[in-house]
Amino acid sequence: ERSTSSFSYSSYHTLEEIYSWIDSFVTEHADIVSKIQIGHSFENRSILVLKFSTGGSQRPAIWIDTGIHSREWITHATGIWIAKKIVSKYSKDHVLTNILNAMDIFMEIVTNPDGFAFTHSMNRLWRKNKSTRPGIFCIGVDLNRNWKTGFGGNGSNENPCSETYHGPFPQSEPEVAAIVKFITAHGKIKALISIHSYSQMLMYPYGHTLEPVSNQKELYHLAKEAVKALYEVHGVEYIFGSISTTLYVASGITVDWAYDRGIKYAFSFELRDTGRYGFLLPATQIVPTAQETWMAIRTIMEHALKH
Ligand SMILES: CS(=N)(=N)C[C@@H](Cc1ccccc1)C(=O)O
Ligand SMILES: [Zn+2]
Repeated sequence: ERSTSSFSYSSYHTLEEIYSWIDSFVTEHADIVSKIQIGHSFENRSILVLKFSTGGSQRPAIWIDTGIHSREWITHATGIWIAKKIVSKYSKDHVLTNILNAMDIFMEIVTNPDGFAFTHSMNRLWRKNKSTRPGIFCIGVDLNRNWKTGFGGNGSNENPCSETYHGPFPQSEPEVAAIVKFITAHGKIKALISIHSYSQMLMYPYGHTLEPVSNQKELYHLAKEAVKALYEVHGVEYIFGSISTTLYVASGITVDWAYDRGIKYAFSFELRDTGRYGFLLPATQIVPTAQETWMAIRTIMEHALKH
């Protein structure tokens, strides 16, 4: 549609509706947002990234991805709401204004487009991408196990029929390879935030080992501050800590790769809820979830700006 005024930010949407919203959104806010195609999915869908920039060239930047696991619909919806929040609050919210006057923000809303389309058409609880290979009789790779750091380790599975199948080799999946290529070429990503659901957790590397990262104390305190900012919105409680000690060991994950590439502020969210609705979170919780998540993300971005 021409304008985003008819778009409901409190509903879940199909892939086509989101891609159409992206085009309207970029048209409507061309002074601050642009659309970048970073690649194509296995089934040849465009992989799109929103770039928020107020000038400069190749400024240090923040990376945010949602929807790497296709069934986690609250994450795409939260990403869309936050995108709208950024354009409406620039020059009004002083923290956001300071961030955008010095850094760019990249947001990939549909990180697993093939899986997402499949959750609307065939299987609401599909998690992986939709890649197939000769002689393999199960479909899809877990895109949060396909990254190079710790690839193939504990907390990932070599069985193609497993929900945590890591794929034949690191970055074998076009959806992961496209991000690796983009972030590596950009070279100045200061913080990466990869958003999942559900469990209400804010976590940082490592997932593939129990070893603490070098700036563990800093990440612990930043996570604590971010979780407090989140709590103050609607009173929702998150736990926080390193992935391997807070949740479980998981190998080949986005944030471990980002951290080892030098992105010292790498976080993964697990949004609402804690299991009552799980992946089927009612649409009535989209806006409250996005509002509280925004305050945590804003806290992380402000820290990256200052350090
Ligand atoms: C329910 S879930 N699939 N979002 C849990 C998610 C936990 C996690 C997030 C970030 C990094 C490592 C691990 C996963 O296993 O991939
Ligand atoms: Zn997930």
